[in-house]
Amino acid sequence: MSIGVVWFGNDLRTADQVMLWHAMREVDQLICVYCDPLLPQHSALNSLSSPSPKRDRFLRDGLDELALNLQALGQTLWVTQKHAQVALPVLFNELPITHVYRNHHAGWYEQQALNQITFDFPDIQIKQFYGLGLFAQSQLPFALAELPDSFSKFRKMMETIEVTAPLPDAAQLPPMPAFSLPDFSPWQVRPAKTEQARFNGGERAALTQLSDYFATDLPSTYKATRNELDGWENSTKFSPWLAQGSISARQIKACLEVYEGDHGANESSYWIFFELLWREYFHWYASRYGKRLFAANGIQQRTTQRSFYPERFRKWCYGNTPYPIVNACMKQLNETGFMSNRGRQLAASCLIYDLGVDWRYGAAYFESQLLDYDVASNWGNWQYIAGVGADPRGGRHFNLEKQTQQYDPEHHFIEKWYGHQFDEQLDSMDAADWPISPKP
Ligand SMILES: Cc1cc2nc3c(=O)[nH]c(=O)nc-3n(C[C@H](O)[C@H](O)[C@H](O)COP(=O)(O)OP(=O)(O)OC[C@H]3O[C@@H](n4cnc5c(N)ncnc54)[C@H](O)[C@@H]3O)c2cc1C
Repeated sequence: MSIGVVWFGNDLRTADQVMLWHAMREVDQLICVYCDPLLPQHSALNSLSSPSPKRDRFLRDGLDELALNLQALGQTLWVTQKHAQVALPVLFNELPITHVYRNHHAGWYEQQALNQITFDFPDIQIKQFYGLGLFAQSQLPFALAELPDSFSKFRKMMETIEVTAPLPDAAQLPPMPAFSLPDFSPWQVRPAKTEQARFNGGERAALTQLSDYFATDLPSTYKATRNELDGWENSTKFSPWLAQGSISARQIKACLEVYEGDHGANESSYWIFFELLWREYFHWYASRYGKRLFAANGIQQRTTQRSFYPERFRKWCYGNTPYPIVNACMKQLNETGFMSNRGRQLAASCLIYDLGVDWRYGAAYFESQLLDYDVASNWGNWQYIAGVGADPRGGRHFNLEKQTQQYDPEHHFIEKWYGHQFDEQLDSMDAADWPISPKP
């Protein structure tokens, strides 16, 4: 008798799900689990990078859908609020588990958790797959330790490698063994929502966005519009679903190929693949550099300023700086959980270079607020702008006036988000902590 455990993470889907595909063939019984120690605290912003209520809702949508989709395949989603390293050993000691299925996660902590389990349970077959990105590690034409030091080099090496097509759907999953453990409970699906949000988590909404986007001509003009600060149609908006894994990068690539077959490929449609390669790059970068992703000096180990001005940081978070375009972007983020790529670049550059704050505080705030928070893409992009990451130019300081001229010349975006409303004076204390009198 073989018993498998499918261990879900940022891959909350049943379609194109390599773990289920293998488990279906290899084990007699199966348990599907999701471990999230943050679940009970999600709605309280109890530390800087704790998920916001919006991201918490998006995650719960994803878990609801996954539970329902697993149910349709004869399975149950079990959830524990303990860390995987704590909860899974209890399960493995209770039942004679023979196989564990897990997708490779680029994040340091996720990798540590898998390493610990692999070390502690040498008799269990731990099967790791590459279901989060476009490529498996075996497809990389270099050893991970030799990851190219710039995206351009990486792209040139990877763009001609064939992306594996998505897997067919699993038809039926093996049954679940009987067990009862206090730390595990079946995920309780919430009643269907009536409110209509632009971003609803889960596989159904992800697939709707995928088919809606490729049903238009938008991919053919994507490159010209993707830098806009606003507008649903100006970029794909796939990122939140990609981040929770309710859609796979391979599913997007497959739809893109069908689109190009029907409409013809052009530079714009190619650029969607180009951007997915950026995501891919940062994922391998995070895998390669581990906890250096979070280090102040980055992967470059280049000394950077580490100053922290609490008042400036707070003002940046709430969109109350002397830079209207950044204020608008931050208010958009706080209100919607989303910000355009251009907006993220400007907000990050402003915090680091105009406000003089250590980049890691900004990365942590984005982590808490972005619906599409992805450890590799977020911390990798912040390092890039701070000049301690994969940027051969050594950092990006944007001229906010010029950027406003270029991307919001009529101030429509700024006005929409009240970016002009800010305190006259940035600091209320000087460097020696003396109060600064307000300007007359
Ligand atoms: C400071 C900063 C922080 C960021 N944090 C995140 C994050 O936590 N999660 C995240 O998914 N993206 C992050 N990005 C990258 C990018 O801003 C978003 O992926 C993009 O804006 C999402 O919108 P979209 O899906 O419409 O993107 P599109 O323009 O439609 O791009 C298609 C897909 O390509 C990928 N992509 C595009 N640009 C990038 C990029 N620069 N880096 C990595 N992948 C990219 C995304 O998966 C995206 O969904 C960050 C960028 C910056 C500058």
